[in-house]
Amino acid sequence: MTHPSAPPSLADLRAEIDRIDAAMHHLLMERSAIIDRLVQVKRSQGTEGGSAFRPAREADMMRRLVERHHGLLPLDTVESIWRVIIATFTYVQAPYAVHADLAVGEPAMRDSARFHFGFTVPFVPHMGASGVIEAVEASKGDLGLLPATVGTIPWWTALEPERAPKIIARLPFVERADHPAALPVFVVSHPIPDAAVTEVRVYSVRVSGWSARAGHALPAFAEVLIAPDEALDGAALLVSLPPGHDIGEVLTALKGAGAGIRGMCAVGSHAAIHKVHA
Ligand SMILES: O=C(O)C(=O)C[C@]1(C(=O)O)C=C[C@@H](O)C=C1
Repeated sequence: MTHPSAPPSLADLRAEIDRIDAAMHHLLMERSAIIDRLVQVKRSQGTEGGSAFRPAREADMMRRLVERHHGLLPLDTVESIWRVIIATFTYVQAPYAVHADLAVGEPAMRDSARFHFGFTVPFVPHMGASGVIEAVEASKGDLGLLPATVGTIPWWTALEPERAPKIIARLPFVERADHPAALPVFVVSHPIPDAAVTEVRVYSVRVSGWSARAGHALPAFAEVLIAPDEALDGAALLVSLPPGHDIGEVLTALKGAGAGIRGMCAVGSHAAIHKVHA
């Protein structure tokens, strides 16, 4: 007979693990059934079609996941599991592919795509942003991943035409030191008006008379990617504005520093970046 306070046997603990694994699996199957019903509701409301990716909802889910997590299991693992769950349930609602610009460096971009969208969603590599943007534009509901890092090609000017894809999200949803898929990436797709998050608004701004002075005049609240424009002294800017700020503030600062504004166009928006401090 086992003593009541005797430590549990390995077999007992493994039986507990089997019980939990089966419960988690059943919960995932239950989630599938809910997704089935969600698709029917979306269909009846006429809100399905194109991409099933809902960036506002996903940003909110990822933030809450990170906030409630504690314990031994690394946050990286929990986040990656949920990314695969959500991205795959997006895929089963409406198949899509993820097109990625590998020019920024293949390993980092591939890691980002796989971390955020898993392995069921097809991954389509491109060498350069224009191929990504064209593929997304030609698709019904594909997503494109473009680097939110400084480069020499102002890919965002291709998002200016009204019918061109727009920025709908920025990854990772939750930033922290040593994130396993840390490359900052913009997600582009056909605009999804019913589900867009407008916390951070993103603008393409073309400037003439670009100078170091103009660069220094950029307000600190704006996050700006700068690339040379075709014109000799020109620059193409991708300006991300946090809530509570207006693009007019940036244009005024640039003009005050002697730069000319040749064009300005909204090219999308995304959820505010949620930062976690370890
Ligand atoms: O909430 C929705 O609209 C869903 O489609 C469900 C779901 C999910 O699996 O939780 C999937 C895709 C969306 O991007 C957001 C969330």
